[in-house]
Amino acid sequence: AALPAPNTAGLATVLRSVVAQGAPGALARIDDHGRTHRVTRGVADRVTGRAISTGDRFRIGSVTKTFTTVVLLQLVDEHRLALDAPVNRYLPGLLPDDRITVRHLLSHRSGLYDYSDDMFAASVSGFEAVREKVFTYRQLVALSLKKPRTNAPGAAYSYSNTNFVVAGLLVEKLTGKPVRTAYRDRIIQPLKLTDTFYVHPDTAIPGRHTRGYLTPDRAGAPLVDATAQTVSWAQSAGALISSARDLDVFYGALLGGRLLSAARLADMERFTKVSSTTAYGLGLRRRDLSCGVSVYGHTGAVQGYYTYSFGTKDGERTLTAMANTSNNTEVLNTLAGALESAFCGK
Ligand SMILES: CC1(C)S[C@@H]2[C@H](NC(=O)CCCC[C@H](NC(=O)C[NH3+])C(=O)[O-])C(=O)N2[C@H]1C(=O)[O-]
Repeated sequence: AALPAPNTAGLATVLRSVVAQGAPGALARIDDHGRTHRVTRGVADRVTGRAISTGDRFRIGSVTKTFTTVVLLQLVDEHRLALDAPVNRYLPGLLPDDRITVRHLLSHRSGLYDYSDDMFAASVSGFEAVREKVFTYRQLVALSLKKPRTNAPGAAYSYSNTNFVVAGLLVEKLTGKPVRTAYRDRIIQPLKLTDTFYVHPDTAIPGRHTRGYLTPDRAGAPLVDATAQTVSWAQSAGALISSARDLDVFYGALLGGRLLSAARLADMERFTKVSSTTAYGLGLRRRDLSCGVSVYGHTGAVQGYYTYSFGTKDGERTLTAMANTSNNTEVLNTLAGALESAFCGK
């Protein structure tokens, strides 16, 4: 059945709501069979009052995980990596359990503890403690291995940034180059993603961007400008910078079969149920919407920025929505309504 037409009035209502709930600004862009819809609300900069624009760049957080997965699955297509091989075959001695496979990492079923849970237990002081820090991948893995694993390898889904830090180590070991080079050569340049950058450990967002504001844990405390940070705590798990246009192009190309073989895209779309309406594949989320449509993509939550970037199975309709705040669950949940507007016409 044909998709309902996007509802841009509904989308405007969602963005108005997230601004009312504390985001300084929000944006959304739908690309639908070559036709583009743009909606914005509020400001990119609370000091100057500049209005947010759908052209503004921003930190995409864990949407980065899909980019990292694409690189590794391209290496599988090139017969340089096996999904069901132990990680320790490629990185001897890294992990304390030889049963943890590459597929376990990319589906969050390794059981590796998520070090960021401790790092950001206190949101503002945790962020301030690391915003200028530069970690090595192995330092982050060591933080994880200090804690017990959450489950036996493959036994359960348990979201963990550690999985995609190890994935970054795999990319660098197998390509002999930094992840920045892999993103650039394998995704950014081929798709002409001119707003997409991996600048770690630099703290500045290149070009025109929206500032991002961390909501403190204490109700009523002032927002913290989180725009400048190394994102070294995340790297291949969350440090990319992009834009609504570029993410729509990326998921359109991925879902349209232009980045991976059909077999690898099928691997990505083998889903583990997470909740009644969500599931996780390999670096890819599925969300089942109220109108019976399922959409595929990823969400992101990095200090100052919430992102949803999803598309239809064939990639012919994609949506990216972003609010320039974080640590505000009401905003994160309300912003999910952008999917209902974009794909269910609500
Ligand atoms: C599962 C998520 C939502 S969280 C995960 C990852 N982001 C992080 O792990 C950072 C968490 C700290 C962010 C911080 N929160 C706190 O400090 C809370 N004390 C804030 O909101 O600014 C990402 O991005 N993922 C999202 C995803 O994949 O959708």
